[in-house]
Amino acid sequence: MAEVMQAGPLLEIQHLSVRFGGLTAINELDLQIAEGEIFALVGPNGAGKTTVLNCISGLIKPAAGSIRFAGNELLSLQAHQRASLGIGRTFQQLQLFNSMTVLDNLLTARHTQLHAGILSGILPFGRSKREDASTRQQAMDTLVLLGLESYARRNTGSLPFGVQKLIGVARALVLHPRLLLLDEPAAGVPPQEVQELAARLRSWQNELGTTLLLIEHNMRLVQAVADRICVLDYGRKLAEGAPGIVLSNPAVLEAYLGRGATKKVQQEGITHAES
Ligand SMILES: Nc1ncnc2c1ncn2[C@@H]1O[C@H](COP(=O)(O)OP(=O)(O)OP(=O)(O)O)[C@@H](O)[C@H]1O
Repeated sequence: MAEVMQAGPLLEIQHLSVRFGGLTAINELDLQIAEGEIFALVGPNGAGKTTVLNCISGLIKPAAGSIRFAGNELLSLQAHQRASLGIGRTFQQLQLFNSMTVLDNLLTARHTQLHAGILSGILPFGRSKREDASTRQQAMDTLVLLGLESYARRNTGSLPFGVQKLIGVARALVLHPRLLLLDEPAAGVPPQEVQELAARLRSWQNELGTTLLLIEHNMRLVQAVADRICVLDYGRKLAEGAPGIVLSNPAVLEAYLGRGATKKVQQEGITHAES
């Protein structure tokens, strides 16, 4: 008992409620995510998944509740303070600089984190120069980790969408977040590339131990990567547990992923029996 309390969850959401005018988008939500876990939030459109991510990263202020990260209450912190605690995120819209190289996209993300001020950035010696070399190395290491090193000098906008998705992940990962919020990593990725994306996510997560909270509609990816999932509907938690169990429950599929979901999931071959 003492051990459990000592370890504690990395992220703990308690009684979270969000209202937009008369709409209750999140209703008394409780969630706990352990360090090193891959946790997926799933549910139909409008269920409140992005709103939860926005509350964690600081884009939305909830009406009530608490979000604790590594013992810190996040709701009293600004978005940039949460980022410096080690919370990173990707967005559905990629937010990459298309006319820059892949490497430069990672460097721009990393530069914002450096301590060097304006003057040391101008002067070509000292700390700034050392930081440049190590930043470049870290960016290359991140590209290698995601199998993207051959794209380093390529123009980002010219690359396939699936690759750009991974570059978005790399751009967040280069900041070494302790918790990474992934907003629909498989959206727009061709079906034949989803398994590869899942394998890559799993492999770098194994290597770095980064805790992942992902929103995803693609159940094939969820089945392949998530340790646990939470099904949201109308801002409430409807089911939580291992994906194979939760997603093979016909009642959950029909009620929370839409009418006909059981059939669709069976057609796509992602039933519990096959997982
Ligand atoms: N800024 C906002 N102003 C008003 N309503 C909002 C706002 N953001 C979200 N909502 C509403 O809150 C509810 C939850 O939206 P949210 O985007 O979190 O759902 P979601 O599960 O991420 O959906 P999707 O899978 O379509 O991205 C929806 O009814 C949505 O219309």
